[in-house]
Amino acid sequence: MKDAPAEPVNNETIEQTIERLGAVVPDYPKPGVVFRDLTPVFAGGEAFRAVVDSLLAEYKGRFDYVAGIEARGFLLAAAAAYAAGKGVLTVRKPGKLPRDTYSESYSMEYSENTLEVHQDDFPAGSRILILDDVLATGGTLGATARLIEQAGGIVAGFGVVLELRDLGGRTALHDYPVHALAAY
Ligand SMILES: O=P(O)(O)OC[C@H]1O[C@H](OP(=O)(O)OP(=O)(O)O)[C@H](O)[C@@H]1O
Ligand SMILES: Nc1ncnc2[nH]cnc12
Repeated sequence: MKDAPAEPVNNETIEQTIERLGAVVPDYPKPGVVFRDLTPVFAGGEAFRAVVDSLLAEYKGRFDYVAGIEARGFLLAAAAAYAAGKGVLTVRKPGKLPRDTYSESYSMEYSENTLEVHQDDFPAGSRILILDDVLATGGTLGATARLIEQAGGIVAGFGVVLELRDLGGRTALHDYPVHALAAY
């Protein structure tokens, strides 16, 4: 069951709030990339709350843990897990987790990287909601789904603040529910 909608900011839709506060940075971190910087959304107190509440409302009652992807996904996952009274899991860049891990490499819009999870951070069969700020090619979320499944979890779904449609991430993640608060 979905929760009630989040409190609007300035009588806007959540998409309008994200559009108003998000910054557009051409040629960062590489020439040709149009970087969508959501840090002003996170810094706007009411906007951050509305974003987290909106992501949670979509998946209410359908997850046991919230996983955040390093680094920007951590902000969303920690706030959402706290608000929902659930545990938070960290999906980390390589070499940061101290115990036995699963590891997955992937390509994304402007780099290649590896993500890791601990092998035993949650019981097998747990339903995991995965949060991140941006969905672009889907490389990052796809690798995260593979990690959660290797560790015995069930992907409850993905929640992102912003989807960049032209980069095809939703198609790449076709087996999973994807909820984006805004899309360009
Ligand atoms: O859909 P994709 O093409 O995979 O791109 C989306 C990812 O790109 C950014 O991560 P980045 O690796 O730049 O991490 P950061 O949060 O550490 O800056 C963003 O936070 C997403 O995780
Ligand atoms: N264009 C973009 N802006 C912000 N984050 C991203 N992650 C991948 N592509 C991105």
